[in-house]
Amino acid sequence: MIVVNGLRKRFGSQTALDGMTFSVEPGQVTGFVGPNGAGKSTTMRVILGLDAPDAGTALVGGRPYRSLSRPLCHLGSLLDAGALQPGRTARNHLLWLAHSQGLPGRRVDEVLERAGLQGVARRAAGGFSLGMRQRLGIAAALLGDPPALMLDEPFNGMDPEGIIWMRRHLRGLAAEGRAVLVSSHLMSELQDTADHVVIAGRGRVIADTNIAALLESAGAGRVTLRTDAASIDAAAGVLTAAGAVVTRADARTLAITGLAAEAVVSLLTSRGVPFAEISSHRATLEEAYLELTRDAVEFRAMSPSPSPSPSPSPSPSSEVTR
Ligand SMILES: Nc1ncnc2c1ncn2[C@@H]1O[C@H](COP(=O)(O)OP(=O)(O)OP(=O)(O)O)[C@@H](O)[C@H]1O
Repeated sequence: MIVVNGLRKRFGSQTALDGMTFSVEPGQVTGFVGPNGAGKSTTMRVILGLDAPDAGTALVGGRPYRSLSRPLCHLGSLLDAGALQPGRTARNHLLWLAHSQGLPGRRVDEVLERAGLQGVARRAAGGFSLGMRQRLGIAAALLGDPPALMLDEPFNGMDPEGIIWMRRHLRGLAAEGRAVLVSSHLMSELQDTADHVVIAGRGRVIADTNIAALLESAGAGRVTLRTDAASIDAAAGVLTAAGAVVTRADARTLAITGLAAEAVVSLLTSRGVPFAEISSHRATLEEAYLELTRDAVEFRAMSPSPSPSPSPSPSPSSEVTR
């Protein structure tokens, strides 16, 4: 288990970490998400003892990483897939790492197989694509068969097949009972992968939540209703009076938040307002992320190119009743 508590870190006038606090539980993939500059890499560097925090603690299995005698047996990490000797073969790279930690050479073949790299084990790693380097980094992280893993942007440079492999692999590692922390600046990469997500912004945690709960809260009550042009005002009036936020998408369609589909059906039926079609919207992880961070103005200002909020928030040009 990895526990990060109250981490603070400044680089000159730049605040990188501002009270970062979370834990990574065994048997789960925990996504660590946030825009560029949110403090993800700095947190991981502090966990590995590569950066010293100004305040706070980072513990691996209850101890600082630097105090562990065989750290690869406690925490496997992939921070920079490019950090290898280009002339060395994949196998030799891993053998060198294994020997430096007193690990048996047979582990090298085991992790090469696990990472799907047996076929290229005797090729110089310098010629590897970024996706293959990521796999080699995963193999290295697994050398000590550690109970915890920490991977910084492992999907970077992977083709679609590689991404599917990585997702399965991460899930498999968690299913073996390991605590797996995976950073990404794209929430969508973690769909179908993470069980839990820690969302960071400006050096601190904005949300620390179970993925299922996040999707449920973001998707709850987001309903689309199709009716006829003559009934749309009546429908909007009934739903608004019941506390919903209603936006007119076009002459026959209402977007509704704040009421579940069942409640919409029952209200309109009881008031005799006709409708043709009703559908509930299931949020994607990316939408849930945007929904959750919608009010974090400071944080959103940092987003490189925020896509429009998928939720039907009122705007001056749309007909809104509340
Ligand atoms: N060595 C350093 N010197 C100066 N500033 C730094 C250093 N390392 C990080 N920072 C700053 O600290 C903040 C957090 O950076 P960090 O790399 O941890 O964020 P991140 O969430 O990992 O972002 P990215 O997704 O871009 O890697 C940024 O403003 C960054 O510029």
